[in-house]
Amino acid sequence: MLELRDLSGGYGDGSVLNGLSLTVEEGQVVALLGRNGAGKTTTMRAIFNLLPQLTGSVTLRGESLRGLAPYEVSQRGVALVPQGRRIFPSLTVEENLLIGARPPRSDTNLRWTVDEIYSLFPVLRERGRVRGTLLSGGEQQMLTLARSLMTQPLLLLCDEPSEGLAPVMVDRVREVLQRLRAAGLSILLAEQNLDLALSVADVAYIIEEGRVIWHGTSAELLANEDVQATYLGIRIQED
Ligand SMILES: Nc1ncnc2c1ncn2[C@@H]1O[C@H](COP(=O)(O)OP(=O)(O)OP(=O)(O)O)[C@@H](O)[C@H]1O
Repeated sequence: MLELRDLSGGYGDGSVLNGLSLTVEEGQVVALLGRNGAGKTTTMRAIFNLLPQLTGSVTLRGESLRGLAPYEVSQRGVALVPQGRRIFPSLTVEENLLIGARPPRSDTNLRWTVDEIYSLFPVLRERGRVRGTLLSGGEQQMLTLARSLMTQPLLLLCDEPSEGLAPVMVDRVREVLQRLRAAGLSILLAEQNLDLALSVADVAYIIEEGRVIWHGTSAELLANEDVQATYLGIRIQED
């Protein structure tokens, strides 16, 4: 589905990506892990051709995305759930959902309507007529995710959806991602929250200084405390 091959580049002064390669198979959830500044957001920006300097290849279902404008990458079926929640604050929840909506695609069976979104995110149904400014951080995160789905993506790039959320909202994000996985959506999930990432992802890539330093299945990473401690500097807390 998505293949990144040997991506190198950055913003001008020094390179952020240094030969990064990874694959997201059809219907797979892939976790992109790494410490602050490792290059997770930059990888997502590279897929949208938003880096001033970039070499390497990016293909979606075998077709190159390199050189396309960001809106063209989106038309090909890639949606970004950006870090930090970007909604239109003066619009209502429902207006936010409708403003970026696209008609269903012929190359996937997945179809997202406002009704389906509301059953996936009941809190948004309750808050449908409320303006964005009045939503909690967790509600805004749900709306950001929901808006991306309304573009009918083949592939969702999700950039740290748990950042800054209370544990109860992190659990809601987890449930939503698990349901999207069950529906068959392909997802590249950048996360600092290892517990969340591994409870959703099939496979994981750890990056450091813009290159992959470990990859394997979520089960392998869960079992490998040395890799967790060495490359991520964290351990999953035991209950
Ligand atoms: N717009 C920019 N201009 C210049 N350098 C940038 C820019 N955005 C990010 N960087 C640098 O690129 C490197 C990678 O940043 P990136 O945001 O991709 O990391 P990350 O893994 O997503 O980390 P975080 O979890 O902090 O978001 C960092 O050193 C950062 O300072």
